[in-house]
Amino acid sequence: MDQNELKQMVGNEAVKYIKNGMIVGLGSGSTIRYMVDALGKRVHDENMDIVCVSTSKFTENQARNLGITVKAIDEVDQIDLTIDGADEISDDFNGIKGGGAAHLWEKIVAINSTTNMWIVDDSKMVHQLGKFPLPVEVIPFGSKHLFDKLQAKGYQPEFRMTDGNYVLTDSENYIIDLHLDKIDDAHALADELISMVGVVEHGLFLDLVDYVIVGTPNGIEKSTRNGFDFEQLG
Ligand SMILES: O=C(CO)[C@H](O)[C@H](O)COP(=O)(O)O
Repeated sequence: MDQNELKQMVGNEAVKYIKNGMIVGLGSGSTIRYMVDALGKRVHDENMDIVCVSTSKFTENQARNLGITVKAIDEVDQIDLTIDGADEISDDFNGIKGGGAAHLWEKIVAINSTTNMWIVDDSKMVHQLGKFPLPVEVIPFGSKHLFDKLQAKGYQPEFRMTDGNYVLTDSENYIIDLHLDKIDDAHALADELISMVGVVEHGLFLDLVDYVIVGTPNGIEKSTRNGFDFEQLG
């Protein structure tokens, strides 16, 4: 099975946990594209009554085109279950997100969700975070100075560019990727980054995810943090 087949497999599995009446947070990225496709099919075939909140304009457009009801996050009182992808997940259920430049909205949706589920192929599972460059969303104003400060700390920053232009997030900010190789103390780094003026949000998602579904060539593996139980969801 190739990586896309693994992504599709976990996308199909995750939608089984969505029930009628739920308010569902939709993540972003290629794995989530498969999940939203599968959800659109369920909504159509089963005439499901659900409301979704999206973590990016891309996912919102995809969902609406499939006939899924999408509301703005501030139009709902709470989010029952958010399903998102990840770039790395460590043994202690912490993660790096933002490979698709959506981590600011993803984190806002995640912290307002009763339950968070991540779905990934097995290449994302790591013992220690940091091989994947850590995305930091920054305000464009003064971002060169912020970049210099990150460089002085030895974090090997790189502005995310495409075709010679700065990548803009859905909030019209820039992304600086930090090439750290390994992160020894993720909580300390998260505190340090968020305290820097001009940083809007970083891609460290710590103590946030409850349920993880991993696609492997041998099938699906499920794990939970802090004794959560998939049975409670299904
Ligand atoms: O955090 C994200 C977007 O900001 C994605 O969830 C993450 O990059 C994983 O993407 P993919 O499913 O394409 O591998």
